[in-house]
Amino acid sequence: MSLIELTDVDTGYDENQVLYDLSMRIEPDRVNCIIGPNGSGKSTTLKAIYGLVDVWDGSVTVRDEEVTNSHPREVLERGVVMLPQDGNVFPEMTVKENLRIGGYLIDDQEVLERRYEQVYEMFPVLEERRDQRAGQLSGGQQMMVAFGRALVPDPDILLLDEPSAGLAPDLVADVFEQVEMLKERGEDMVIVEQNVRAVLEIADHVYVLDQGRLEYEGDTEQLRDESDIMEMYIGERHR
Ligand SMILES: Nc1ncnc2c1ncn2[C@@H]1O[C@H](COP(=O)(O)OP(=O)(O)OP(=O)(O)O)[C@@H](O)[C@H]1O
Repeated sequence: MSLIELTDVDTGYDENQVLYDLSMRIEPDRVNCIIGPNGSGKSTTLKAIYGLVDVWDGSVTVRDEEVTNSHPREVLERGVVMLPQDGNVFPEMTVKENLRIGGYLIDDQEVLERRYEQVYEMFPVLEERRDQRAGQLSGGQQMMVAFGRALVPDPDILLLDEPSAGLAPDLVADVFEQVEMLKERGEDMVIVEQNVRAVLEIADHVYVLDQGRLEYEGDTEQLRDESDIMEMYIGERHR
């Protein structure tokens, strides 16, 4: 059973169709990435899974359960967490309050505290700074808050929408280090990224989108033998 499956999905914004008959199976126990040219529909694919854009036709399932056009909360309840592009950290709130938001579906205080502990284990600096406003933290630490918050619900899979977008080069390195840490922890992920070289270092499986269509899918290792795809979408220098 696939963890997430899109079948013949059409979607877009107003009159503008972005995804065409997109079918994609995301299997468990791997790190996936979606790459492709600007505007090819990578972020829209994550939004279609998470209920952030209307699916016009086709279906989305999580472990065979229909979630097409569900509210994000329902998708979250099925173990899928999406981290939006800007991380969505609330600067006026403390680190702990930000983490609390990630646990809004958890009523049991003990479970919640255990989840915070797990986050603090991964990012010890967040424990030291738990009562500080997130806005006072460095950029790298704010990213930890964003990742930490995404981990509080203990997701089965994380959808990361261009985690390195708009960051200074030193922070880009930090973000990939953190994504690598998530992988080492055994987190399943779907990562949309412009920074192809860096994401291919981490991902086990690659989807290539072009103009809203799936052009290629395969394990990262296989991709290196696909000279046409490499040349067209990745560039020789990334070999
Ligand atoms: N909220 C929106 N309203 C209207 N059009 C949108 C919206 N978001 C994206 N689009 C359009 O949909 C198309 C696909 O966008 P999407 O963000 O999915 O592409 P992408 O592959 O993630 O590209 P990029 O790497 O540039 O972010 C683009 O033409 C974009 O302009």
